[in-house]
Amino acid sequence: MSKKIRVLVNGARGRMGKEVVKAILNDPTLELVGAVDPAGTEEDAAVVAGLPACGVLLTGDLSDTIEASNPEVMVDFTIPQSVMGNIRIALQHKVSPVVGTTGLSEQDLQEIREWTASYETSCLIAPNFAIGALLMMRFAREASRFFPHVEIMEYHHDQKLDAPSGTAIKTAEAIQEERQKINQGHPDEEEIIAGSRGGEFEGMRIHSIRLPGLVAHQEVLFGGLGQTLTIRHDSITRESFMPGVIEAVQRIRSAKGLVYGLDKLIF
Ligand SMILES: NC(=O)c1ccc[n+]([C@@H]2O[C@H](COP(=O)([O-])OP(=O)(O)OC[C@H]3O[C@@H](n4cnc5c(N)ncnc54)[C@H](O)[C@@H]3O)[C@@H](O)[C@H]2O)c1
Ligand SMILES: O=C(O)C1=N[C@H](C(=O)O)CCC1
Repeated sequence: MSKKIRVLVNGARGRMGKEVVKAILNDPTLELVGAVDPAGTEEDAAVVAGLPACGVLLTGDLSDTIEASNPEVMVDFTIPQSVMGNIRIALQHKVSPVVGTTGLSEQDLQEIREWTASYETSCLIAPNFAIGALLMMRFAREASRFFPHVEIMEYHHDQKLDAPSGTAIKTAEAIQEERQKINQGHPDEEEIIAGSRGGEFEGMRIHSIRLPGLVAHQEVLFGGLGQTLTIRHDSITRESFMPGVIEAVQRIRSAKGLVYGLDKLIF
């Protein structure tokens, strides 16, 4: 059997981090070598994730942990405020980041692109790792050629820090590449309550719903003459993201520069 890929999980105490720790420990091609989360250290990462101990203790400092554990890939599910610093530290150490953390701007992506070139190390930024969500984005892009009137509704749990979701932004970008640009709704429409028509992206509207009980869901609604078309994806549990995360960890070292979107690695 070929050598296992050495992986560090950043944000290992979080909802996604714990799922990633489990997925790595259950995959015969990967080895968990580090687990970082400043929210609490010293405990075994597998125990925190609900499995028997694996011998990797949670630590609080990313740089020190990379130097001590020598990973090839860092999986990052942390917070928008820390993710740029984490990516830079990983790239400086020639560790490839596989990043699920959302809230990055176009300017951030440009900066990461430059870092990947300077440090000659690849990096994946993937706003959604669920294969069904990638297909939803692809189908939405295709539909927008025929239905240019479109609105995006994204639904997430109420602990989410960023709005709109990274997936909604990526969907809007994909649609914008394909559809003819139009301004939607009545030209004289007025918002009686500010924000009622949602966020605006290239003439499209994005609506963000936050409720307990939700995980991650999105509908792309198209309207045409006498008809509507709805494309919907639901992540019902966070396990839905794991096959995509594992594929990404296995493939990122063979990629070049910044890869934005898991579809670019696997389709
Ligand atoms: N791309 C996807 O498919 C996908 C799927 C789910 C969530 N997300 C994104 O992943 C991120 C995490 O989501 P979550 O639900 O797990 O959040 P969470 O709040 O449960 O977990 C975040 C964890 O990061 C830790 N953290 C904070 N600062 C850190 C730092 N500087 N270094 C290391 N760890 C740090 C926190 O202590 C916490 O344990 C969010 O941005 C979310 O939007 C993306
Ligand atoms: O739980 C979250 O937060 C998620 N965020 C992603 C986004 O912003 O698109 C998608 C998956 C879940």
